[in-house]
Amino acid sequence: MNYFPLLMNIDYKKVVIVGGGHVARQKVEALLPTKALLTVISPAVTDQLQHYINEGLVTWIEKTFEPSDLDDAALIFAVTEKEEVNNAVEEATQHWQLLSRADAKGRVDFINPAVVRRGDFIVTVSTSGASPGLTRQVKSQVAEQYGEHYAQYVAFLKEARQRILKVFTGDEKKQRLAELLNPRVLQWIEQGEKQKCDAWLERCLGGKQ
Ligand SMILES: C[C@@]1(CC(=O)O)C2=NC(=C\c3[nH]c(c(CCC(=O)O)c3CC(=O)O)Cc3[nH]c(c(CC(=O)O)c3CCC(=O)O)/C=C3\N/C(=C\2)[C@@H](CCC(=O)O)[C@]3(C)CC(=O)O)/[C@H]1CCC(=O)O
Ligand SMILES: NC(=O)c1ccc[n+]([C@@H]2O[C@H](COP(=O)([O-])OP(=O)(O)OC[C@H]3O[C@@H](n4cnc5c(N)ncnc54)[C@H](O)[C@@H]3O)[C@@H](O)[C@H]2O)c1
Repeated sequence: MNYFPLLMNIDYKKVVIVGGGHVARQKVEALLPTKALLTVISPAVTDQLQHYINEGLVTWIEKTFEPSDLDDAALIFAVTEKEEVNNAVEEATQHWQLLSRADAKGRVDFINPAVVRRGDFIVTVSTSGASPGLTRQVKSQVAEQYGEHYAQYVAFLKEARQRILKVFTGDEKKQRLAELLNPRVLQWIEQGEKQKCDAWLERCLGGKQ
């Protein structure tokens, strides 16, 4: 299957997760950084899911699945261990709703990549379902290569780029944007010397606001 990768804005949209086991927990954790409205439908949940429910981050409806649970959901995760329940979720999914089945059977509207998140910097990894184990392995290599400081690095690049876009046009703009990727900037961030980045940016802007 040739999947189309994209980054989706699902803030304030309803997401229904049917099942409350370990896979449900993985999906919830991937969704928590967003502002999606998360509902778990399951007669039981893991301790970690219970913690998110207690924190008010997830709504738990303590019951077995029925079709009306999917009303108004934009995204649906069928993540029970029972194929017949996942089939029932699939059958109840409307054509306009997007369905992911953890057992990779039947209708597959989307699959979930592994995600390394550093603020606005996101790397996703997938084998298109061929080997989730390899996906996980590559994720940990990526996580090691792009440390936590990438969040601050990309935040600086964002601010600097916005300021350059306000001040310069044409070739000059292109040139300043290219200069932003000077490896010294990343080095300064890595060494905790953000003030050097700020001073460098001011020089780059040449006193313009
Ligand atoms: C990336 C990640 C994100 C997430 O789960 O959200 C994810 N699987 C992860 C880990 C993982 N999953 C499994 C193992 C055990 C090793 C193994 O079986 O190989 C490990 C490794 C581990 O946990 O160490 C078992 C497994 N997974 C699927 C099946 C069903 C099947 O293939 O038949 C079975 C067999 C179940 C059984 O035996 O019954 C199916 C899918 N798993 C996917 C995603 C989608 C395609 C991913 C891709 O493109 O590669 C897809 C198609 C559907 C989906 O769930 O979206 C998450 C990374 C965790 C992280 O981020 O660290
Ligand atoms: N995608 C992945 O990464 C991945 C990884 C491992 C397993 N899997 C697949 O996902 C399935 C689930 O794995 P798991 O480890 O979370 O299983 P699990 O047994 O820990 O959890 C299953 C959950 O489904 C709930 N459930 C059962 N019947 C239900 C019903 N009628 N309505 C609502 N909820 C119901 C259970 O209460 C439980 O909370 C596996 O069977 C396998 O097919 C996928």
